[in-house]
Amino acid sequence: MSDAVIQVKGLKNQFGSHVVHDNLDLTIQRGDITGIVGGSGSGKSVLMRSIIGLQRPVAGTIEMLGETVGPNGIQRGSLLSRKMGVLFQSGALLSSLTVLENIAMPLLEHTDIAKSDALRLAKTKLALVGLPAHAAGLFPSELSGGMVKRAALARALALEPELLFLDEPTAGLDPISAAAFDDLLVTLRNALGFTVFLVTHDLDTLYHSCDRVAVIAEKRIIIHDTLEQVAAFDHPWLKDYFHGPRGRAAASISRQNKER
Ligand SMILES: Nc1ncnc2c1ncn2[C@@H]1O[C@H](COP(=O)(O)OP(=O)(O)OP(=O)(O)O)[C@@H](O)[C@H]1O
Repeated sequence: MSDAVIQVKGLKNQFGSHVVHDNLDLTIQRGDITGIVGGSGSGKSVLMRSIIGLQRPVAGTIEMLGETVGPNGIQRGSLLSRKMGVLFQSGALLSSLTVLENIAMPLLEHTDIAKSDALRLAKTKLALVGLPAHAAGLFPSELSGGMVKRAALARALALEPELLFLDEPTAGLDPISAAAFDDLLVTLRNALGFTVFLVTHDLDTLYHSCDRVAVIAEKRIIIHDTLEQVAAFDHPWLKDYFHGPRGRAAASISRQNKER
């Protein structure tokens, strides 16, 4: 049965005379990991920012978990804001706080919980994302790139969201850390059942983690389907993307993993 958790209709975004999205439609189903792909500057991040209420569209409607995202975005502390977790590309951890304090921050901001309880809960999230206990007391500058992403993921999961938004989570990671992050995401989604909106350039992530892929080109979503259907879709950008050397390598690795 269809259970749409995000519905974008007729979206238009424009900066000055530069139209980024025009009449863009997208529906995301509950529980799916949906990869959002498209050329550089095609508007993947602007789409994510529109849905989470950080970018006011020129036209169109956005519904998340049955609620309309209005022109003033999503208010901090609102029920809707508590139902979504966001991992920005940089990780965006506060450098003056320890890892544990960073993870506890959403709990302290959005709930009345005591600090000691928030820190205790934060410790469970730290373990959930596979960070060692000693990472709790480290500052972001003391972490590797992979650890920053895991800490940011733990913070995004602090309020046990229904919807998780990730902007290029594997960018800047070495292939082994990136594969480990992809694994972690699928494991957590399977265990916790959240829905994932994942902006990515990473073909390995698409093959490994995504149930469906939505492609932005010509200012709209040109196809939103399974990876197989998207890879076979007749569009010049998709042909280059999936059938260039990197695309062929990712497809081959995926086939080998499935045969094992
Ligand atoms: N605040 C802004 N002001 C003006 N232009 C903007 C703003 N934010 C984004 N843009 C423009 O909108 C377009 C889409 O940007 P966006 O960051 O969404 O692209 P993207 O698909 O995520 O690209 P990349 O893959 O390179 O990260 C770009 O041309 C960008 O310059």
